[in-house]
Amino acid sequence: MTEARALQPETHRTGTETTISVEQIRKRYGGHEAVAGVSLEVRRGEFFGVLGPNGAGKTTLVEIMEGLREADSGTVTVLGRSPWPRNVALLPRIGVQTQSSAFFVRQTAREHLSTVAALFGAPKDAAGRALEAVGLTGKRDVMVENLSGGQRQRLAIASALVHEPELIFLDEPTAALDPQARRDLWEVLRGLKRQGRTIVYTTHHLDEAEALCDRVAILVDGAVAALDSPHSLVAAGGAPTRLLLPAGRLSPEAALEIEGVDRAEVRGGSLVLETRVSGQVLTAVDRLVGLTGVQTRTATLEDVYLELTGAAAGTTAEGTGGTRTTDGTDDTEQQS
Ligand SMILES: Nc1ncnc2c1ncn2[C@@H]1O[C@H](COP(=O)(O)OP(=O)(O)OP(=O)(O)O)[C@@H](O)[C@H]1O
Repeated sequence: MTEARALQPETHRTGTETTISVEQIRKRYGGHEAVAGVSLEVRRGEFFGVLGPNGAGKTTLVEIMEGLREADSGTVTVLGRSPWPRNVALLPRIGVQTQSSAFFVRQTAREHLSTVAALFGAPKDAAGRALEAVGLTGKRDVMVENLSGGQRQRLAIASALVHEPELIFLDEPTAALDPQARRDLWEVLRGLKRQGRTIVYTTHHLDEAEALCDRVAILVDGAVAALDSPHSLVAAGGAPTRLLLPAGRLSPEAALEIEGVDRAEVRGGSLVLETRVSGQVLTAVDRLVGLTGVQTRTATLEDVYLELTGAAAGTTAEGTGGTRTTDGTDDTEQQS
């Protein structure tokens, strides 16, 4: 992968300088308030995630930042300027990938990117660099309409990067990608951050947001329900640690007798214990039945998210969390 041109050295780290400022933004569609008084700041060089359930107002909010929609009230400043009405001075400085990115028809991937690059006055080699950045070099001569959904999504991202903007908006950039392509794209996105670019992105992949974002805003019903680093949100969330024992080793009733076990139930072949004092409970489990095959799952951003969005009630969360077996092996995916 070629390294795209980095921005000025002082922009390499996340700074305190504000790239986007949103103050008391509201947007109503008919009787429905899609964005209900959102205020936030995105700092220069920051990787900022906008999370929330379907219909929470993420796209509306991000499109207001991009200058694609007008807010009913409130103020937005992007790179020191108002993005609305459409601000041409901002266009070369921002890159936008939307969920319905348009392509030039009857062009190859490379021709499409060259056209976009030309529109922005980008250098001649920009299209090739952007193709390589998203792993599409091998598809450069394929007509856009013959690319797979995931390849088209990567082309849309390349289109947002081709003029090397300092601020990049990505709306669910990994939604249609297979797991390997998703991981490959994480590296592309991390590379953009290393170059000093500011990234605002929406996703429904909580593991991804936790792995990539410096800070996330969780929107619920058009309002910010939480805003902080994933680490701080998880630490403050107080979600329990889950211990998974092979089913049959210990009954739920016996498990509930252990001091510190808040909940015990059999799910999917395991006895799942919830606790806020995992060390103490592990010691007790070890004494009772041993620790062979016991796994611990620590709280994740997904736990925090589910709690905030109200979906946690009555759901099983054994699919979430980093998993660590007690014999020291770790099957948690490396997230940073
Ligand atoms: N142009 C529009 N006209 C009317 N209602 C709209 C329009 N755009 C969005 N909405 C409504 O506003 C609300 C917020 O939509 P928005 O697309 O911003 O949510 P989102 O969080 O991005 O959702 P998703 O995760 O499904 O993409 C939804 O109820 C949606 O139906």
